Amino acid sequence: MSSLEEPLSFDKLPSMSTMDRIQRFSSTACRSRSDDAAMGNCWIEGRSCSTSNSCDEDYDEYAREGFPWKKHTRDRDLSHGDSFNQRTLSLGRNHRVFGNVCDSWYLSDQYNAKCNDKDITNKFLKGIPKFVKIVEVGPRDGLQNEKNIISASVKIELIQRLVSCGLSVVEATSFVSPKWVPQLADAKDVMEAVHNLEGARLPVLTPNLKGFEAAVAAGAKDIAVFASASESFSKSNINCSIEESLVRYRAVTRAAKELTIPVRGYVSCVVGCPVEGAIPPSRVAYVAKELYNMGCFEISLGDTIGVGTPGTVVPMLEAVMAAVPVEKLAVHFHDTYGQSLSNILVSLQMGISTVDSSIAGLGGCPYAKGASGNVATEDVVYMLYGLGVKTNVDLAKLLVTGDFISKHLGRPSGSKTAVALSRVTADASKI
Ligand SMILES: CC(C)(COP(=O)([O-])OP(=O)([O-])OC[C@H]1O[C@@H](n2cnc3c(N)ncnc32)[C@H](O)[C@@H]1OP(=O)([O-])[O-])[C@@H](O)C(=O)NCCC(=O)NCCSC(=O)C[C@@](C)(O)CC(=O)[O-]
Repeated sequence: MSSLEEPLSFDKLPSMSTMDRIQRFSSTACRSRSDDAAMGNCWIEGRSCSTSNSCDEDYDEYAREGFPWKKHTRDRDLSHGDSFNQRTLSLGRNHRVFGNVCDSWYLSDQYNAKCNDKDITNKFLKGIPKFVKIVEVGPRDGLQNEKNIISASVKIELIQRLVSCGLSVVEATSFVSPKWVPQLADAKDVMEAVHNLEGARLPVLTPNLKGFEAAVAAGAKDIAVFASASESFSKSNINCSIEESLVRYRAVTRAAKELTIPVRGYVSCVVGCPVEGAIPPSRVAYVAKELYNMGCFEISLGDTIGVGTPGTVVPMLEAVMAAVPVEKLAVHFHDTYGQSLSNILVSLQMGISTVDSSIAGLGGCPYAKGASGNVATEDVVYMLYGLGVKTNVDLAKLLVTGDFISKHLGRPSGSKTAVALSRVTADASKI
Protein backbone atom coordinates (compact mmCIF):
# COMPACT_ATOMS: atom_id res chain seq x y z
CA MET A 1 0.00 0.00 0.00
CA SER A 2 1.41 3.41 -0.94
CA SER A 3 1.53 6.09 1.71
CA LEU A 4 -1.33 7.90 -0.06
CA GLU A 5 -3.56 4.92 0.49
CA GLU A 6 -2.82 4.49 4.14
CA PRO A 7 -5.77 4.91 6.46
CA LEU A 8 -5.83 8.35 8.01
CA SER A 9 -6.25 8.97 11.66
CA PHE A 10 -8.23 11.96 12.86
CA ASP A 11 -5.23 13.64 14.42
CA LYS A 12 -3.67 13.95 10.96
CA LEU A 13 -6.34 16.30 9.67
CA PRO A 14 -4.83 19.60 8.58
CA SER A 15 -4.33 22.01 11.38
CA MET A 16 -2.94 25.51 11.40
CA SER A 17 0.52 24.12 11.96
CA THR A 18 0.14 21.67 9.09
CA MET A 19 -0.85 24.47 6.78
CA ASP A 20 2.17 26.43 7.93
CA ARG A 21 4.33 23.48 7.02
CA ILE A 22 2.78 23.37 3.58
CA GLN A 23 3.55 27.02 3.10
CA ARG A 24 7.18 26.44 3.97
CA PHE A 25 7.30 23.37 1.80
CA SER A 26 5.77 25.08 -1.20
CA SER A 27 7.89 26.78 -3.78
CA THR A 28 7.06 30.18 -5.18
CA ALA A 29 3.63 31.68 -4.77
CA CYS A 30 3.19 32.52 -8.40
CA ARG A 31 5.35 30.87 -10.97
CA SER A 32 6.16 32.15 -14.39
CA ARG A 33 4.26 30.95 -17.43
CA SER A 34 7.23 28.87 -18.54
CA ASP A 35 7.31 27.18 -15.19
CA ASP A 36 3.66 26.40 -15.58
CA ALA A 37 4.31 24.88 -18.93
CA ALA A 38 7.13 22.86 -17.50
CA MET A 39 4.84 21.60 -14.76
CA GLY A 40 2.26 20.74 -17.36
CA ASN A 41 -0.34 22.90 -15.65
CA CYS A 42 -3.44 23.57 -17.61
CA TRP A 43 -5.62 26.64 -17.23
CA ILE A 44 -8.83 25.85 -19.00
CA GLU A 45 -9.56 28.78 -21.31
CA GLY A 46 -7.60 30.80 -18.82
CA ARG A 47 -4.66 33.07 -18.51
CA SER A 48 -2.12 32.13 -15.94
CA CYS A 49 -0.27 34.82 -14.09
CA SER A 50 3.21 35.54 -15.27
CA THR A 51 4.78 37.01 -12.14
CA SER A 52 3.95 37.20 -8.51
CA ASN A 53 3.13 40.86 -9.06
CA SER A 54 0.56 40.02 -11.62
CA CYS A 55 -1.04 37.67 -9.15
CA ASP A 56 -1.28 40.51 -6.71
CA GLU A 57 -2.84 42.68 -9.37
CA ASP A 58 -5.36 39.97 -10.01
CA TYR A 59 -6.09 39.81 -6.33
CA ASP A 60 -6.49 43.55 -6.10
CA GLU A 61 -8.87 43.57 -9.01
CA TYR A 62 -11.07 41.09 -7.17
CA ALA A 63 -10.78 42.78 -3.85
CA ARG A 64 -12.04 45.99 -5.47
CA GLU A 65 -15.12 44.32 -6.87
CA GLY A 66 -18.53 45.19 -5.57
CA PHE A 67 -20.49 43.06 -3.21
CA PRO A 68 -20.38 39.37 -4.08
CA TRP A 69 -24.06 39.21 -5.10
CA LYS A 70 -23.05 41.26 -8.11
CA LYS A 71 -19.96 39.25 -8.86
CA HIS A 72 -21.76 36.47 -10.65
CA THR A 73 -23.17 38.73 -13.34
CA ARG A 74 -19.97 40.59 -13.78
CA ASP A 75 -17.85 37.48 -14.07
CA ARG A 76 -20.13 36.01 -16.65
CA ASP A 77 -19.57 39.08 -18.75
CA LEU A 78 -15.80 38.70 -18.69
CA SER A 79 -14.63 37.88 -22.13
CA HIS A 80 -11.04 37.08 -21.32
CA GLY A 81 -12.18 33.97 -19.48
CA ASP A 82 -9.58 33.82 -16.74
CA SER A 83 -11.37 30.99 -15.12
CA PHE A 84 -8.60 29.02 -13.57
CA ASN A 85 -5.56 30.35 -11.88
CA GLN A 86 -4.02 30.57 -8.51
CA ARG A 87 -6.03 33.48 -7.25
CA THR A 88 -9.14 31.36 -7.67
CA LEU A 89 -7.88 29.09 -5.00
CA SER A 90 -6.40 31.50 -2.62
CA LEU A 91 -7.38 35.10 -2.37
CA GLY A 92 -5.96 35.94 1.01
CA ARG A 93 -2.81 37.97 0.56
CA ASN A 94 -0.81 35.69 2.77
CA HIS A 95 -2.63 32.56 1.79
CA ARG A 96 -1.41 31.44 -1.54
CA VAL A 97 -0.62 28.21 0.19
CA PHE A 98 -3.04 25.87 -1.43
CA GLY A 99 -2.42 27.06 -4.95
CA ASN A 100 1.18 26.03 -4.57
CA VAL A 101 0.34 22.77 -2.96
CA CYS A 102 -2.05 22.04 -5.79
CA ASP A 103 0.58 22.84 -8.35
CA SER A 104 3.14 20.56 -6.88
CA TRP A 105 0.99 17.75 -5.56
CA TYR A 106 -2.55 17.37 -6.70
CA LEU A 107 -2.76 18.69 -10.19
CA SER A 108 0.23 16.91 -11.55
CA ASP A 109 0.73 16.35 -15.28
CA GLN A 110 -1.08 13.05 -15.39
CA TYR A 111 -4.33 14.61 -14.19
CA ASN A 112 -4.09 17.70 -16.33
CA ALA A 113 -2.64 16.63 -19.63
CA LYS A 114 -6.00 15.89 -21.24
CA CYS A 115 -7.55 19.25 -20.55
CA ASN A 116 -5.37 20.81 -23.23
CA ASP A 117 -7.75 19.22 -25.66
CA LYS A 118 -10.09 22.15 -26.36
CA ASP A 119 -12.59 20.00 -28.27
CA ILE A 120 -13.17 17.74 -25.31
CA THR A 121 -13.37 20.71 -22.96
CA ASN A 122 -15.87 22.47 -25.20
CA LYS A 123 -17.98 19.41 -25.76
CA PHE A 124 -18.51 18.56 -22.11
CA LEU A 125 -17.88 21.74 -20.20
CA LYS A 126 -19.00 24.59 -22.38
CA GLY A 127 -22.25 25.34 -20.52
CA ILE A 128 -20.55 25.65 -17.17
CA PRO A 129 -20.59 29.13 -15.61
CA LYS A 130 -17.26 30.88 -15.11
CA PHE A 131 -18.15 31.86 -11.58
CA VAL A 132 -20.13 29.91 -9.00
CA LYS A 133 -21.50 31.49 -5.85
CA ILE A 134 -21.26 29.09 -2.95
CA VAL A 135 -23.84 29.45 -0.20
CA GLU A 136 -22.33 28.01 2.95
CA VAL A 137 -25.01 26.41 5.10
CA GLY A 138 -22.80 24.73 7.72
CA PRO A 139 -23.63 26.89 10.75
CA ARG A 140 -27.36 26.34 10.15
CA ASP A 141 -28.09 23.19 8.15
CA GLY A 142 -24.82 21.65 9.21
CA LEU A 143 -25.34 22.07 12.94
CA GLN A 144 -29.13 21.93 13.36
CA ASN A 145 -29.17 18.15 13.64
CA GLU A 146 -26.33 17.84 16.14
CA LYS A 147 -27.49 16.16 19.32
CA ASN A 148 -24.96 17.74 21.65
CA ILE A 149 -25.49 21.44 22.06
CA ILE A 150 -22.62 23.45 20.64
CA SER A 151 -21.88 26.70 22.41
CA ALA A 152 -22.81 30.00 20.77
CA SER A 153 -19.15 31.04 20.91
CA VAL A 154 -18.11 28.08 18.74
CA LYS A 155 -20.89 28.87 16.27
CA ILE A 156 -19.82 32.50 16.16
CA GLU A 157 -16.19 31.58 15.57
CA LEU A 158 -17.25 29.13 12.86
CA ILE A 159 -19.16 31.87 11.04
CA GLN A 160 -16.24 34.28 11.36
CA ARG A 161 -13.84 31.70 9.98
CA LEU A 162 -16.12 30.83 7.09
CA VAL A 163 -16.43 34.48 6.13
CA SER A 164 -12.66 34.82 6.23
CA CYS A 165 -12.44 31.91 3.77
CA GLY A 166 -13.97 34.22 1.16
CA LEU A 167 -17.47 32.73 1.28
CA SER A 168 -19.82 35.52 0.29
CA VAL A 169 -22.94 33.94 1.83
CA VAL A 170 -22.92 32.09 5.14
CA GLU A 171 -26.27 30.95 6.48
CA ALA A 172 -25.89 31.74 10.14
CA THR A 173 -28.77 30.18 12.08
CA SER A 174 -32.56 29.72 12.23
CA PHE A 175 -35.21 31.64 14.13
CA VAL A 176 -37.41 28.59 14.57
CA SER A 177 -39.07 27.13 17.61
CA PRO A 178 -36.41 25.97 20.09
CA LYS A 179 -38.71 23.06 20.91
CA TRP A 180 -38.40 21.90 17.33
CA VAL A 181 -34.69 22.60 16.84
CA PRO A 182 -33.00 22.87 20.25
CA GLN A 183 -29.53 23.18 18.74
CA LEU A 184 -30.37 26.62 17.32
CA ALA A 185 -32.10 28.00 20.42
CA ASP A 186 -29.22 30.48 20.68
CA ALA A 187 -30.07 32.12 17.33
CA LYS A 188 -30.43 35.56 18.93
CA ASP A 189 -27.01 35.42 20.62
CA VAL A 190 -25.32 34.16 17.47
CA MET A 191 -26.94 36.71 15.19
CA GLU A 192 -26.28 39.63 17.53
CA ALA A 193 -22.62 38.68 17.59
CA VAL A 194 -22.13 38.34 13.84
CA HIS A 195 -24.62 40.66 12.18
CA ASN A 196 -22.03 43.37 11.59
CA LEU A 197 -19.43 41.09 10.06
CA GLU A 198 -18.26 42.56 6.80
CA GLY A 199 -17.71 40.79 3.53
CA ALA A 200 -20.58 38.33 3.54
CA ARG A 201 -24.34 38.08 3.69
CA LEU A 202 -25.57 36.10 6.68
CA PRO A 203 -29.10 34.87 6.00
CA VAL A 204 -31.18 33.15 8.66
CA LEU A 205 -34.15 30.81 8.35
CA THR A 206 -37.53 32.15 9.43
CA PRO A 207 -40.60 29.86 9.36
CA ASN A 208 -43.17 32.56 10.19
CA LEU A 209 -43.62 36.21 11.17
CA LYS A 210 -42.58 35.48 14.72
CA GLY A 211 -39.25 34.18 13.51
CA PHE A 212 -38.90 37.05 11.05
CA GLU A 213 -39.43 39.66 13.75
CA ALA A 214 -36.97 37.98 16.10
CA ALA A 215 -34.40 37.75 13.31
CA VAL A 216 -34.70 41.42 12.40
CA ALA A 217 -34.51 42.41 16.08
CA ALA A 218 -31.23 40.47 16.34
CA GLY A 219 -29.80 42.31 13.34
CA ALA A 220 -30.48 39.93 10.44
CA LYS A 221 -30.28 41.63 7.06
CA ASP A 222 -31.12 38.59 4.96
CA ILE A 223 -33.64 35.87 5.58
CA ALA A 224 -34.79 32.60 4.07
CA VAL A 225 -38.15 30.84 4.08
CA PHE A 226 -38.44 27.10 3.59
CA ALA A 227 -41.26 25.28 1.88
CA SER A 228 -41.48 21.73 0.62
CA ALA A 229 -42.62 19.91 -2.47
CA SER A 230 -43.84 17.06 -0.26
CA GLU A 231 -47.00 17.43 1.85
CA SER A 232 -45.75 14.90 4.37
CA PHE A 233 -42.42 16.62 4.81
CA SER A 234 -44.10 20.02 5.13
CA LYS A 235 -46.26 18.65 7.92
CA SER A 236 -43.38 17.02 9.78
CA ASN A 237 -40.97 19.92 9.32
CA ILE A 238 -43.13 22.99 9.90
CA ASN A 239 -46.41 21.48 11.05
CA CYS A 240 -48.56 22.75 8.19
CA SER A 241 -49.53 21.93 4.62
CA ILE A 242 -47.69 23.28 1.60
CA GLU A 243 -50.46 25.79 0.91
CA GLU A 244 -50.54 26.95 4.54
CA SER A 245 -46.80 27.42 4.45
CA LEU A 246 -47.09 29.53 1.30
CA VAL A 247 -49.65 31.75 3.03
CA ARG A 248 -47.23 32.24 5.94
CA TYR A 249 -44.36 32.97 3.60
CA ARG A 250 -46.36 35.55 1.68
CA ALA A 251 -46.78 37.38 4.97
CA VAL A 252 -43.07 37.06 5.71
CA THR A 253 -41.96 38.23 2.26
CA ARG A 254 -44.36 41.19 2.46
CA ALA A 255 -42.91 42.21 5.80
CA ALA A 256 -39.37 41.73 4.48
CA LYS A 257 -40.09 43.83 1.42
CA GLU A 258 -41.14 46.74 3.62
CA LEU A 259 -37.71 46.62 5.25
CA THR A 260 -35.95 45.88 1.94
CA ILE A 261 -34.68 42.62 3.34
CA PRO A 262 -33.87 40.06 0.63
CA VAL A 263 -35.62 36.71 1.02
CA ARG A 264 -34.27 33.40 -0.22
CA GLY A 265 -36.73 30.56 -0.71
CA TYR A 266 -36.05 26.87 -0.20
CA VAL A 267 -37.97 23.98 -1.67
CA SER A 268 -37.29 20.71 0.14
CA CYS A 269 -37.72 17.17 -1.14
CA VAL A 270 -37.27 18.17 -4.77
CA VAL A 271 -36.52 14.62 -5.83
CA GLY A 272 -37.80 12.37 -3.10
CA CYS A 273 -39.48 12.38 0.28
CA PRO A 274 -38.86 9.91 3.11
CA VAL A 275 -42.61 9.28 3.36
CA GLU A 276 -44.03 9.86 -0.12
CA GLY A 277 -41.15 8.54 -2.21
CA ALA A 278 -40.62 10.13 -5.63
CA ILE A 279 -41.85 13.71 -5.98
CA PRO A 280 -43.16 14.85 -9.38
CA PRO A 281 -41.03 17.62 -10.93
CA SER A 282 -44.22 19.58 -11.67
CA ARG A 283 -44.87 19.91 -7.93
CA VAL A 284 -41.36 21.22 -7.34
CA ALA A 285 -41.86 23.71 -10.17
CA TYR A 286 -45.15 24.84 -8.66
CA VAL A 287 -43.70 25.55 -5.21
CA ALA A 288 -40.59 27.20 -6.68
CA LYS A 289 -42.75 29.46 -8.84
CA GLU A 290 -44.93 30.43 -5.88
CA LEU A 291 -41.85 31.40 -3.87
CA TYR A 292 -40.47 33.32 -6.82
CA ASN A 293 -43.76 35.13 -7.39
CA MET A 294 -43.98 36.21 -3.78
CA GLY A 295 -40.61 37.92 -4.13
CA CYS A 296 -37.87 35.44 -3.23
CA PHE A 297 -34.78 36.60 -5.09
CA GLU A 298 -33.36 33.10 -5.22
CA ILE A 299 -34.86 29.64 -4.94
CA SER A 300 -32.73 26.84 -3.54
CA LEU A 301 -33.79 23.36 -4.62
CA GLY A 302 -33.08 20.88 -1.84
CA ASP A 303 -32.63 17.16 -2.29
CA THR A 304 -33.26 16.82 1.42
CA ILE A 305 -32.59 13.10 1.71
CA GLY A 306 -29.97 12.91 -1.00
CA VAL A 307 -31.70 10.33 -3.18
CA GLY A 308 -31.30 12.22 -6.46
CA THR A 309 -29.05 11.19 -9.30
CA PRO A 310 -28.44 13.10 -12.54
CA GLY A 311 -31.22 10.92 -13.95
CA THR A 312 -33.79 12.46 -11.61
CA VAL A 313 -32.20 15.86 -11.07
CA VAL A 314 -32.18 16.80 -14.77
CA PRO A 315 -35.96 16.38 -15.31
CA MET A 316 -36.64 18.17 -12.03
CA LEU A 317 -34.45 21.11 -13.09
CA GLU A 318 -36.03 21.17 -16.55
CA ALA A 319 -39.47 21.52 -14.98
CA VAL A 320 -38.36 24.23 -12.56
CA MET A 321 -36.42 26.15 -15.20
CA ALA A 322 -39.60 26.33 -17.28
CA ALA A 323 -41.20 28.21 -14.38
CA VAL A 324 -38.38 30.22 -12.78
CA PRO A 325 -35.39 31.85 -14.56
CA VAL A 326 -32.29 29.71 -14.19
CA GLU A 327 -30.23 32.58 -12.77
CA LYS A 328 -32.63 32.66 -9.81
CA LEU A 329 -32.03 29.01 -8.94
CA ALA A 330 -29.62 27.33 -6.57
CA VAL A 331 -29.06 23.66 -5.84
CA HIS A 332 -28.78 22.11 -2.41
CA PHE A 333 -27.69 18.49 -2.30
CA HIS A 334 -27.27 16.12 0.57
CA ASP A 335 -24.74 13.39 -0.01
CA THR A 336 -26.60 10.40 1.41
CA TYR A 337 -25.95 8.26 -1.67
CA GLY A 338 -22.72 9.95 -2.74
CA GLN A 339 -24.43 11.64 -5.69
CA SER A 340 -23.96 15.29 -4.78
CA LEU A 341 -21.01 16.20 -6.96
CA SER A 342 -22.44 14.51 -10.03
CA ASN A 343 -25.74 16.27 -9.37
CA ILE A 344 -23.96 19.59 -8.99
CA LEU A 345 -22.07 19.01 -12.22
CA VAL A 346 -25.24 18.44 -14.25
CA SER A 347 -26.83 21.44 -12.58
CA LEU A 348 -23.88 23.59 -13.67
CA GLN A 349 -24.12 22.18 -17.17
CA MET A 350 -27.76 23.28 -17.18
CA GLY A 351 -26.69 26.82 -16.27
CA ILE A 352 -27.10 26.95 -12.51
CA SER A 353 -24.40 29.01 -10.85
CA THR A 354 -25.33 28.98 -7.15
CA VAL A 355 -24.51 25.94 -5.06
CA ASP A 356 -25.23 25.32 -1.39
CA SER A 357 -22.75 23.31 0.61
CA SER A 358 -21.65 22.73 4.17
CA ILE A 359 -18.20 22.84 5.71
CA ALA A 360 -16.85 19.37 6.46
CA GLY A 361 -20.04 17.90 4.96
CA LEU A 362 -21.99 18.58 8.13
CA GLY A 363 -25.71 18.43 8.07
CA GLY A 364 -29.03 16.73 7.95
CA CYS A 365 -32.55 17.74 8.74
CA PRO A 366 -33.98 16.61 12.08
CA TYR A 367 -37.32 16.05 10.32
CA ALA A 368 -35.98 14.04 7.37
CA LYS A 369 -35.23 10.54 8.56
CA GLY A 370 -32.20 9.12 6.81
CA ALA A 371 -30.90 12.44 5.54
CA SER A 372 -27.14 12.69 5.81
CA GLY A 373 -24.82 15.63 5.57
CA ASN A 374 -24.80 18.25 2.86
CA VAL A 375 -22.20 18.07 0.16
CA ALA A 376 -18.94 19.30 1.68
CA THR A 377 -17.86 22.82 0.74
CA GLU A 378 -14.25 21.66 0.43
CA ASP A 379 -15.29 19.02 -2.13
CA VAL A 380 -17.33 21.51 -4.14
CA VAL A 381 -14.49 24.04 -4.19
CA TYR A 382 -12.04 21.33 -5.22
CA MET A 383 -14.28 20.20 -8.08
CA LEU A 384 -14.90 23.75 -9.25
CA TYR A 385 -11.18 24.43 -9.18
CA GLY A 386 -10.66 21.40 -11.38
CA LEU A 387 -13.33 22.67 -13.76
CA GLY A 388 -11.70 26.08 -14.00
CA VAL A 389 -14.64 27.77 -12.30
CA LYS A 390 -14.01 30.72 -10.00
CA THR A 391 -15.40 30.71 -6.49
CA ASN A 392 -13.17 33.22 -4.69
CA VAL A 393 -13.02 30.77 -1.80
CA ASP A 394 -9.71 29.94 -0.15
CA LEU A 395 -9.46 26.17 0.09
CA ALA A 396 -6.55 26.23 2.51
CA LYS A 397 -8.58 28.27 4.97
CA LEU A 398 -11.59 26.05 4.42
CA LEU A 399 -9.54 23.02 5.40
CA VAL A 400 -8.49 24.68 8.62
CA THR A 401 -12.08 25.74 9.32
CA GLY A 402 -13.36 22.22 8.63
CA ASP A 403 -10.72 20.93 11.02
CA PHE A 404 -11.85 23.45 13.64
CA ILE A 405 -15.50 22.41 13.62
CA SER A 406 -14.79 18.68 13.20
CA LYS A 407 -12.60 18.77 16.29
CA HIS A 408 -15.37 20.51 18.20
CA LEU A 409 -17.81 17.84 17.13
CA GLY A 410 -15.28 15.13 17.95
CA ARG A 411 -15.33 13.35 14.62
CA PRO A 412 -13.47 13.32 11.32
CA SER A 413 -14.46 15.63 8.52
CA GLY A 414 -17.09 14.40 6.09
CA SER A 415 -15.18 16.03 3.25
CA LYS A 416 -13.30 13.62 1.03
CA THR A 417 -11.08 16.46 -0.12
CA ALA A 418 -10.16 17.37 3.44
CA VAL A 419 -9.30 13.76 4.25
CA ALA A 420 -7.26 13.30 1.07
CA LEU A 421 -5.37 16.56 1.49
CA SER A 422 -4.62 15.79 5.10
CA ARG A 423 -2.88 12.62 3.90
CA VAL A 424 -0.81 14.57 1.44
CA THR A 425 0.12 17.22 3.96
CA ALA A 426 1.00 14.52 6.45
CA ASP A 427 3.28 12.98 3.82
CA ALA A 428 4.76 16.37 3.01
CA SER A 429 5.65 16.87 6.65
CA LYS A 430 7.68 13.64 6.59
CA ILE A 431 9.85 14.82 3.71
C1 LIG B 1 -42.78 26.42 12.19
C2 LIG B 1 -42.96 25.99 13.62
C3 LIG B 1 -42.60 27.13 14.57
C4 LIG B 1 -44.40 25.62 13.81
O1 LIG B 1 -44.58 24.93 15.05
P1 LIG B 1 -45.98 24.88 15.76
O2 LIG B 1 -45.80 24.05 17.00
O3 LIG B 1 -47.02 24.48 14.79
O4 LIG B 1 -46.13 26.45 16.09
P2 LIG B 1 -47.12 27.25 16.95
O5 LIG B 1 -47.40 28.51 16.20
O6 LIG B 1 -48.30 26.41 17.39
O7 LIG B 1 -46.24 27.61 18.23
C5 LIG B 1 -45.77 26.62 19.11
C6 LIG B 1 -44.71 27.22 19.99
O8 LIG B 1 -43.57 27.59 19.20
C7 LIG B 1 -43.34 28.98 19.33
N1 LIG B 1 -42.89 29.51 18.05
C8 LIG B 1 -43.57 29.59 16.91
N2 LIG B 1 -42.81 30.11 15.97
C9 LIG B 1 -41.60 30.38 16.52
C10 LIG B 1 -40.41 30.93 16.02
N3 LIG B 1 -40.27 31.30 14.77
N4 LIG B 1 -39.39 31.07 16.86
C11 LIG B 1 -39.50 30.69 18.14
N5 LIG B 1 -40.61 30.15 18.67
C12 LIG B 1 -41.67 30.01 17.86
C13 LIG B 1 -44.66 29.58 19.78
O9 LIG B 1 -44.46 30.79 20.44
C14 LIG B 1 -45.15 28.50 20.68
O10 LIG B 1 -44.46 28.56 21.89
P3 LIG B 1 -45.16 28.12 23.27
O11 LIG B 1 -46.36 29.01 23.40
O12 LIG B 1 -45.50 26.67 23.13
O13 LIG B 1 -44.08 28.37 24.30
C15 LIG B 1 -42.10 24.75 13.94
O14 LIG B 1 -42.58 23.65 13.21
C16 LIG B 1 -40.66 24.95 13.62
O15 LIG B 1 -40.00 25.76 14.25
N6 LIG B 1 -40.12 24.20 12.62
C17 LIG B 1 -38.76 24.40 12.18
C18 LIG B 1 -38.21 23.09 11.71
C19 LIG B 1 -36.83 23.31 11.13
O16 LIG B 1 -36.16 24.26 11.45
N7 LIG B 1 -36.41 22.37 10.28
C20 LIG B 1 -35.12 22.43 9.69
C21 LIG B 1 -35.00 23.49 8.64
S1 LIG B 1 -35.61 23.01 7.03
C22 LIG B 1 -34.31 22.15 6.33
O17 LIG B 1 -33.37 21.84 6.99
C23 LIG B 1 -34.36 21.88 4.86
C24 LIG B 1 -33.46 22.79 4.06
C25 LIG B 1 -33.92 24.25 4.15
O18 LIG B 1 -32.12 22.75 4.54
C26 LIG B 1 -33.44 22.39 2.57
C27 LIG B 1 -33.36 20.91 2.34
O19 LIG B 1 -32.33 20.27 2.63
O20 LIG B 1 -34.34 20.38 1.86
